[in-house]
Amino acid sequence: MAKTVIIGTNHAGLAAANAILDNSDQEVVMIERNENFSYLSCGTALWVGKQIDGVDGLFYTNREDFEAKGAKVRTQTTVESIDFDGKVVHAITQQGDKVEESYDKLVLATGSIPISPKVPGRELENITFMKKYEEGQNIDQMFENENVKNIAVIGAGYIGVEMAEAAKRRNKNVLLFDALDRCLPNYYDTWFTDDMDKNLADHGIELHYGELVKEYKGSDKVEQIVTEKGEYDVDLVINAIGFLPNNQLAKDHLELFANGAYLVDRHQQTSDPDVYAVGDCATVYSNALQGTTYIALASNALRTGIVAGENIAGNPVESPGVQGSNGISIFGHHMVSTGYSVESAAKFNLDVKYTDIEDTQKPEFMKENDSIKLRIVYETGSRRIVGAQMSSTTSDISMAIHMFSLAIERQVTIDELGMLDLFFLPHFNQPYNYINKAALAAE
Ligand SMILES: Cc1cc2nc3c(=O)[nH]c(=O)nc-3n(C[C@H](O)[C@H](O)[C@H](O)COP(=O)(O)OP(=O)(O)OC[C@H]3O[C@@H](n4cnc5c(N)ncnc54)[C@H](O)[C@@H]3O)c2cc1C
Ligand SMILES: NC(=O)c1ccc[n+]([C@@H]2O[C@H](COP(=O)([O-])OP(=O)(O)OC[C@H]3O[C@@H](n4cnc5c(N)ncnc54)[C@H](O)[C@@H]3O)[C@@H](O)[C@H]2O)c1
Repeated sequence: MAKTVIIGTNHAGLAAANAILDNSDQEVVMIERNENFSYLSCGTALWVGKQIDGVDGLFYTNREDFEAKGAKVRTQTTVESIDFDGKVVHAITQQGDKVEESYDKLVLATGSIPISPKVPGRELENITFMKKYEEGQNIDQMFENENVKNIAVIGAGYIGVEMAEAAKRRNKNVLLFDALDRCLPNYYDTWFTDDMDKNLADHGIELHYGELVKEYKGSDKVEQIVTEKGEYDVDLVINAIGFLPNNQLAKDHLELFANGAYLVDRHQQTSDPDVYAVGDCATVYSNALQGTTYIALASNALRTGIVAGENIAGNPVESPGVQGSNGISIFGHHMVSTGYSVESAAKFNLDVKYTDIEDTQKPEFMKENDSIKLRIVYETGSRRIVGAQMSSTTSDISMAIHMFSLAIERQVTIDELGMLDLFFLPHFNQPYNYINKAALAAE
């Protein structure tokens, strides 16, 4: 019987395991360093910001679910090295016992590692990342402590903005830093981030943009952070300046992308045909870019896991690629985006134009009505849609961004979108939907 070993059993590894176990009778061995399975870090800010009742719902499966399907599950076991010629994985248990597993196919699902700012004082206590469940527990306890008053969040990307909101909801003084001059610069244009920055400031979050941390000061615990512009008293620092792929185990054996991610094809196969890579440790194919890139998202982890699992199970499945669709909701202000913003398109050398609309979602006579901002980004020559960004106080916009994701995948042009049949009912829409209106107004 063919045997597959999966290293890392968070979202990507679990999806791969399910796909193999559900579609074949292969032997599957799952190896995971942590004790827990399937921690949805996406819900951390909701948990530590006390918007949900506790952490329990953030785990969606457990080892028993996989053992019931016939998998051998090794938790609290760390893979130390892989013999790619002999096809053997070498691991060590928390008790120090050496473990070996041979394989026919190997799935690398080792995820990502938060980037560590290389500044003096980084070894001080009360400086943390926010990725693992244990880090969430630690932050939750720190928020509970009344002596912990001043929180510095470094990086105003997705994690940073969500953690800043969570800390504010726990009545802390929050200082949010970013190297660039605004929040969420990787996902949205200024037209959107200006509103989010106002929202953050209106809720009492101190914004320190374009301000790099140079040093952490303190005796045992961090007490101050020093930037180019000043010195601030802090009791807790949360570092959130991005992820790097965790390529430790195979970086000397496999072909890598520019940032070190395992380079995979549309079947999630690496440069070694018996080794697949999925989730945050691997590249993705971007339909907007029409090329390979790196986008660390749970949604990508799940889909890439399924693709690898199906292929290993014997069903040749090709990934349709991704758009990097994402969303954020802070103090009731929702923003969603897919593909590239105008700014990020420029970084990837895509020549684009855009069309904007600011409108109410429903006809003016409707009582409950939210205003919506939409920007559609399209390629100058081909006119295919390569991105969209939306913001509103209604979560309905999340459904609209899914349509833009499909439009990018299917290479729909801005002109085709103008005449797209979008229904009208006052409860939902205006007679001319804002999407049609924006597309028809395109240059
Ligand atoms: C706070 C936070 C909020 C987020 N919110 C969202 C969101 O709202 N939406 C979204 O799409 N994405 C979100 N993300 C990103 C998302 O969590 C990641 O993209 C996703 O976790 C990637 O899944 P993965 O399985 O590839 O990797 P990981 O989750 O990194 O899991 C990798 C696993 O491999 C194990 N492992 C690594 N090395 C070894 C080894 N040598 N031996 C054994 N085991 C090993 C690790 O212990 C880990 O369990 C968020 C991330 C964070 C931190
Ligand atoms: N809602 C969601 O979909 C969601 C939520 C959380 C995390 N995630 C994903 O998890 C991954 C990691 O999130 P993240 O927030 O760490 O990364 P990010 O890329 O979203 O943001 C990192 C931020 O740090 C800033 N930065 C970089 N170096 C800096 C420095 N030295 N000093 C100050 N600022 C610096 C960048 O300008 C950027 O704004 C991303 O792929 C993200 O998309 C997604």
